[in-house]
Amino acid sequence: MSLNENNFQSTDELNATFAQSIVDILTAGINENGRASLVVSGGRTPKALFNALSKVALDWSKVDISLADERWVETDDDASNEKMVRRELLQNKAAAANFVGLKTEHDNAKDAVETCTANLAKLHTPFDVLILGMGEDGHTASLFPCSEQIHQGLDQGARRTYIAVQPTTAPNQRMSLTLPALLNSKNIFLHLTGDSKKQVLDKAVKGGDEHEMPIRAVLNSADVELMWAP
Ligand SMILES: O=C(O)[C@H](O)[C@@H](O)[C@H](O)[C@H](O)COP(=O)(O)O
Repeated sequence: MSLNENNFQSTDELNATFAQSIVDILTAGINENGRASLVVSGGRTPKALFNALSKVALDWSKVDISLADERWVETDDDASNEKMVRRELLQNKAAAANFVGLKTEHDNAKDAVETCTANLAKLHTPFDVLILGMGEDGHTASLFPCSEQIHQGLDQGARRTYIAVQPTTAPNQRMSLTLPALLNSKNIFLHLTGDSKKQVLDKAVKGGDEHEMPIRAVLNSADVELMWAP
C-alpha cells in the first residue's frame, strides 16, 4: 500500500491538474463500462476543485456522482454536502451528470442506511474515482475517531456499506460509507490543502491506532494519491 505525493505550488495548479486527471479516469471508465462513477467528499476543501471540474469537457451524462458522506441536515441547509455539490459541481458541463444523494426523508440517519445501500446499486462499482478529505482529527469521510460507531465503520469483515455516525466533536449526525465500501474504488485521492493538514497527515503516516486516526485505515489498505497544495 502506498501514498504517492503530488505536491503543487498553488491550489489553482492543483485544481487544474486534478480536474483533468479525474476526467481522464472517468473517460476511461465510460469507454470500458459505458458509465463511470465519481464519489466525492464534502467540506470546504473541494469547492474550487469542483468548480474547475464542472467546466471540463466530458460526456457527463454517463457519469454518476455520489458522496462519501453526508451531514444529516435538510438538503437546503448550508451544512449539507449535497447542497455544496449541487452548487459547485453539478453546474456548467457537469450539470448533465446523474447525482445520487444520501439524505433521505428519514429524521434519523440510522433509519436510512437500507435506502442508501439500495441506492448505491445505481452506481458502477468499484467506484472509478473516490476523493477523500481529512479533518484535523484524522477523520475521513464521516469516520470520526470520537464516535461510538468508529469500530463498525472500520470493520473490513462486515458487509455494511453505510453507517450512521454521531460525532461528538463535530456537529450533525452523519451518513458515511464504511471503510470497506470506500476501499471498493479503483482510484483513491486524498485532497488536502494547507500546512496544518499536511502535519496531520505526517502524523497519520508515522503509524499507530487506526481508530485514533481513521485516515490511517485507508492508507494502510490502499494505494492513495495525495493531492496537496499550501
Ligand atoms: O462532510 C464532511 O465534513 C466531509 O466529507 C469530511 O470528511 C471532510 O472531507 C473533512 O472534514 C475535511 O473538511 P474540510 O475540507 O472542510 O477541511
